[in-house]
Amino acid sequence: MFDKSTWIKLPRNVVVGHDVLSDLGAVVDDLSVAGRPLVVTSPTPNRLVGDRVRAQLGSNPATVTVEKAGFDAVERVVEAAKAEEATYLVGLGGGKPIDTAKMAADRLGFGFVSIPTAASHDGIVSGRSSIPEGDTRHSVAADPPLAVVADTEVVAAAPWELTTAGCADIVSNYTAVEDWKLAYRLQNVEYSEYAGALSRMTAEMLVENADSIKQGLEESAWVVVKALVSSGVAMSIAGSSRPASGAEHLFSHRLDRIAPDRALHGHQVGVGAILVAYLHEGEKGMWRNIRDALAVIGAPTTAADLGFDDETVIEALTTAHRIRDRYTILGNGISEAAAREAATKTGVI
Ligand SMILES: NC(=O)C1=CN([C@@H]2O[C@H](COP(=O)(O)OP(=O)(O)OC[C@H]3O[C@@H](n4cnc5c(N)ncnc54)[C@H](OP(=O)(O)O)[C@@H]3O)[C@@H](O)[C@H]2O)C=CC1
Ligand SMILES: O=C(CO)COP(=O)(O)O
Ligand SMILES: [Zn+2]
Repeated sequence: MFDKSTWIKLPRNVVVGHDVLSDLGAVVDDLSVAGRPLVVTSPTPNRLVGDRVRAQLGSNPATVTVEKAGFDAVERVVEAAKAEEATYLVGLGGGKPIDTAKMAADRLGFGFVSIPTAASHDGIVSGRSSIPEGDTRHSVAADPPLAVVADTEVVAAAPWELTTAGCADIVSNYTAVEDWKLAYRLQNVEYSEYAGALSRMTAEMLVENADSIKQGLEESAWVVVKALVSSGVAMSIAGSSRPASGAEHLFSHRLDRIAPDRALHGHQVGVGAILVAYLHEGEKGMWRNIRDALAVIGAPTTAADLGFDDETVIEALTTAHRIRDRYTILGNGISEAAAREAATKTGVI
């Protein structure tokens, strides 16, 4: 029997650029996925580019529209795929339809093609699927897309906050890697130098070039999508979300439990990264660079920016370690006083 946990699974074709939606038919032909697609999308992406996508796929493919993320939607896609005798899935939109398609494809044993219309987080390319269920929000392993087709004209026209969320998800790789190295040193957790270095470099490049990432610039959408691809590859090399998810993600998952959908995933992990960088390195550390980069891009840097009150941030930071079995700087939990000091010193509260 194979031990698939040691396999590095990557997308085969990653096509990013202006008007690449027009290449979708050729990209799919190149994959040799014979048969019928089923398009999984959500209302806005479907309205914006659904017809263009279906026209490229031929044979008038059926479409499932997902309004709310959850396993009900995954089940609906699985049933529709069987009824339509589909042989592969196409996820079109933001994280909600793409992760629904990714999870449904995993259940069906199908391949899927990811067509992001927003650069909101690295799930649009990764081998991780995050479907909200009860209190659980963190990702689980699922095969990555066979291909990613990201049209930068479409992504650049999406609401700017989705792009700033994607930037913040990348910036948070900095603290994720610090946490991963800490877990390696203290808990003998398996660490990949390649995945760690790739993830950290991706975060550093974004922090260093933050002032060139601007609303309305297609070039900026291109930079962010490439960084999300790089982060997804780091997770594929690691075989886990460790390179891109540390304590700042635990903090965000905790906020999601307290108030689902109040703020975007990337924005929450960005603020989490400011706090966690402070916890790692103290006052003189990287937290200022992280905060400044987020501020330049226009991503939230405070509890108020996220729409949370100060006490909720303290509660999330002091209870985040309970989210999952993943060792981070939060260890077995930090005290309320330590959380308050980090949040106050960094200006998060
Ligand atoms: N795999 C992973 O690692 C991760 C996965 N996730 C998952 O991703 C989801 C969140 O991702 P997110 O992208 O924010 O969610 P959505 O797919 O819900 O997209 C966010 C919003 O943007 C809209 N939208 C998408 N593209 C465009 C566009 N081009 N122009 C205008 N509006 C657009 C959507 O419209 P509409 O309302 O019509 O859909 C939606 O209102 C969650 O379901 C979460 O579970 C989150 C983090 C990590
Ligand atoms: O969002 C992710 C990486 O950016 C995935 O992380 P989780 O495994 O914590 O959900
Ligand atoms: Zn993330």
